[in-house]
Amino acid sequence: MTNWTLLQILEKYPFALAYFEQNKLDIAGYEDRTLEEYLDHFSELELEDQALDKEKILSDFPVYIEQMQSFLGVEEKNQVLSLTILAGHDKSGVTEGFEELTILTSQIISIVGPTGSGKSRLLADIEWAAQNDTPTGRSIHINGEVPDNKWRFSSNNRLVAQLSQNMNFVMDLTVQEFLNMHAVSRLVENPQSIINEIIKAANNLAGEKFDLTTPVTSLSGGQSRALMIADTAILSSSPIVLIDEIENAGIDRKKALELLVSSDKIVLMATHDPLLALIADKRIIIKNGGISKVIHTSDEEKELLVELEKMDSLIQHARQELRKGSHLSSEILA
Ligand SMILES: Nc1ncnc2c1ncn2[C@@H]1O[C@H](COP(=O)(O)OP(=O)(O)OP(=O)(O)O)[C@@H](O)[C@H]1O
Repeated sequence: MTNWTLLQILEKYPFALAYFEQNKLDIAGYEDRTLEEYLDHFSELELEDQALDKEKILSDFPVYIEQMQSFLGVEEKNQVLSLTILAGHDKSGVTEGFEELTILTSQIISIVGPTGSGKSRLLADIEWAAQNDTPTGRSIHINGEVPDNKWRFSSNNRLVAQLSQNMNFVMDLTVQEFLNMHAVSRLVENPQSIINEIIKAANNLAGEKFDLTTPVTSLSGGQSRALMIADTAILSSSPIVLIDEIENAGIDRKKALELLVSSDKIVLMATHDPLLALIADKRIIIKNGGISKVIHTSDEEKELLVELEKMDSLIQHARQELRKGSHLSSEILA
């Protein structure tokens, strides 16, 4: 919902107008903007004058929509609009350096920190929707509330899709059979068109193309990862995607994230890669098992990201040329 325009929001949830009115938000003329873009048009002074808290509005709004839907009896089943992490403690028992962090759909959050600092532990806390019952003492809320047990304990109602570094297929199936199995189990209406969409998206991410007749066991690491990302974005019902390192995966990482985010997922990824860390809206810094701080990616960092991307594509290009057996010259810097 975060990348919807205000008009799209009002078409789907007409009662949202009451929220804007109550909060004295005059959206006239801004219908083609997202809520965040609309809020960005206020100057610091205006925000202060009208006592508007941008972050609070952005995190409260999805909760309001959810509450109104259930009040009106039009609750969309299993819709996840936000994920909140409530602080626990680090490995020494010291309280974490934040109180709570709310993440909305279509947001990307990166998790950075030294090896062994607790990045995977944070992903695991989210996966199990921890309720002060893991070594970190953290709790996870969904849509602003303690999650229903169905998220925690049911196998076909998964809150989270986990994309890990290793995708080792053991089944003797073609890509078509594998995707068909998944589409049928998800009861989709027109499996073949969804399958075609997935393979197209996967090939858009993978360096080397593959097709529906390729056996999944002969996919390269990058190809199988591209297939799983496309499958998760297009076919998986899980609203939250956790990624433990996608560097060196032989796929277009930026496009992969865009694909996931465009399907309204919440994406959290542990990474050591500056490009990925800066693509995220915010980054969580982990030290000694605890979240020490949460940093907004600044405008300066976003500008720097453009430069880092240029350097990265240069290195990728050099890598490809070396693979082809070419000699490199300083021309590649031109
Ligand atoms: N707050 C905590 N309290 C107690 N133990 C913790 C805490 N956070 C993490 N741990 C434990 O510390 C160990 C290392 O954490 P984890 O594997 O999550 O690190 P990581 O940052 O993912 O490392 P890597 O970068 O090597 O993958 C794990 O056994 C984990 O359960």
